[in-house]
Amino acid sequence: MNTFKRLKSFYWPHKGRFLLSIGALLLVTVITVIYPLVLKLTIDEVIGKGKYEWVPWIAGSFLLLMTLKAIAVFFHQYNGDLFGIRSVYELRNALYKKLEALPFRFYDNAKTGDLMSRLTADVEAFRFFLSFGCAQLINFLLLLTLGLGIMVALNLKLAMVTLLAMPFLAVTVYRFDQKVHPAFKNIRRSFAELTTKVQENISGIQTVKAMAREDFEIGQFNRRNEQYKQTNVETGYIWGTYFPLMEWIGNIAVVALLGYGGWLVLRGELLLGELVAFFSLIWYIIGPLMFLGFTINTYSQSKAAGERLLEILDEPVEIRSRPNAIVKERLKGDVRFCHVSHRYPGKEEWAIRDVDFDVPAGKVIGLIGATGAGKTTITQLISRFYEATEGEVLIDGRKVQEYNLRSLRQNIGVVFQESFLFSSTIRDNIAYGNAEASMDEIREAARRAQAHDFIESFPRGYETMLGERGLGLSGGQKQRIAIARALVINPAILILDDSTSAVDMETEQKIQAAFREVMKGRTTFIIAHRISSVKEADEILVLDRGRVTERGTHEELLQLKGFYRRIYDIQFRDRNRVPIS
Ligand SMILES: Nc1ncnc2c1ncn2[C@@H]1O[C@H](COP(=O)(O)OP(=O)(O)OP(=O)(O)O)[C@@H](O)[C@H]1O
Repeated sequence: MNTFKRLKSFYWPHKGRFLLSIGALLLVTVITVIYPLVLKLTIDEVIGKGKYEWVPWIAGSFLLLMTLKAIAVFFHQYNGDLFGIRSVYELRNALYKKLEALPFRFYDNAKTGDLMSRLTADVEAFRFFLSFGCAQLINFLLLLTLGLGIMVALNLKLAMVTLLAMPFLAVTVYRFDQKVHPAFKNIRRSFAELTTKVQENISGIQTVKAMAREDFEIGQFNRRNEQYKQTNVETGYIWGTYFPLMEWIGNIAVVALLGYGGWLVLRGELLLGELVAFFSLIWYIIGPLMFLGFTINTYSQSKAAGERLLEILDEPVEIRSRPNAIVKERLKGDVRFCHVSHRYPGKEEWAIRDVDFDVPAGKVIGLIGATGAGKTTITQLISRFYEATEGEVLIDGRKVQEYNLRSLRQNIGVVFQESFLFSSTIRDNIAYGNAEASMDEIREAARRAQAHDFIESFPRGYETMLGERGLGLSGGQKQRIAIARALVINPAILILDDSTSAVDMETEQKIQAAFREVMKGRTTFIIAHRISSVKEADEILVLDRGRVTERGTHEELLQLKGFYRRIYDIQFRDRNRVPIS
């Protein structure tokens, strides 16, 4: 129950709808059990005693009751639906808000398919119980109490004989539930495996095709599809076996009712109408009892779903703005690292160790080093994507934690190693960080990123729709759009993480030239593997396994004759060998 208690804030504000729905359900149930009594009245009084003048009254009242029932059913269903829909509307919003707030650390271990299924299937399972399952349970209890009450009131002995079969039915329902519950679980699991496979395959379709593994993937999908089919067949068998069995047991109760009841009627101890009323009432108990397992299942499913949703809602957001955090429209861009070390959560080794540097505003700093040396980590600490484990990162003399997170990040333009483009127009993608950017500003940013010309060459220009992940563009084109996107926010600090790695050398040179202009007045961090990308930086830091091993200008580093020099020689030699177009 704890799960429901903890999610109360989402559904309790809509309790009015729930109470209306249950109130209407109570009316529906009362009218339902009155129906056999009307039959009894008609048979015993009208037919039995010849009171035919009652017929119009009974018919009229019956019609009125049924009209009332139809209206009550509408209120019950509509309000029940509204209760569930409105509750999960808030829940879905809260979950999405939480997902947006969660730090990189959370996404390092999260699986897209799993998060998607929580936001869709789990939310739906929760809604289904709120809208339907809960009312069904109450309905069962109401029908059982009222139905039994009337049966006992009509004839205690017959009620007891009729109910003799009920324990057998209850045991069968229990066994059915024991079997069908894991079967449903299997269906959900194999369906999740099936969809994860599809999702992964679509994301990695280029690799699949490049490696000519289509047949292998089709085989894997077939296996999962087969598994899904099999679990469905097994579940179908369980339903197919148990439902006739439950109905058969129910019919035994009916046979006992008719046998013993008929005998009582013959002996004059029971009126014929009472027997007919019993006959109707018994199905009001057997029907919901047969579905009790299913209804209870909706409860356990929604409870499990609620737990999975709470896992997201309870996830700590360790990186957030402090109260009274500084909101700065425009930062100067002084960046200082004071003996900063960082270790990623769950990792033993340090990603960076004792990194100490000072970049005055407007300067350009190059970060170079082998893969995994810690270059990206340094820039991620500036944007506060992660919190430094030791030491302090300062911007304009204040710790990054003192700034409002939004205003901090709006001052930093980042071009990631792999740029993600949304399935929207090129214009929207460039303006993503600054929704108020004018078309002129967008064009200007694209021009500076050397993207304007190729964008204009598309028939629809800036209005060209991009496919998911920017499909339809070359790697270099994607990166240049990402650079334009970083520029359009006019950042005080610009971080270019290997952002020219996907472009040819000529374009790189063009971008570099453009960069010289866009870097003016901004502190720029350039992460690169090519010396040519960093050689004009005011200071270059050479990283090796998390530590800064060399630092200085290009000329100074060449003099050191260390790692930088070696890289330079290799790249310089290559340049001489490979003609540049
Ligand atoms: N999100 C993460 N979770 C755990 N460990 C990480 C994470 N990101 C990086 N690391 C580890 O931290 C170390 C430094 O990684 P970082 O990405 O900063 O290197 P890099 O110099 O930018 O490499 P590259 O040139 O390949 O991009 C590596 O050992 C890497 O495995």
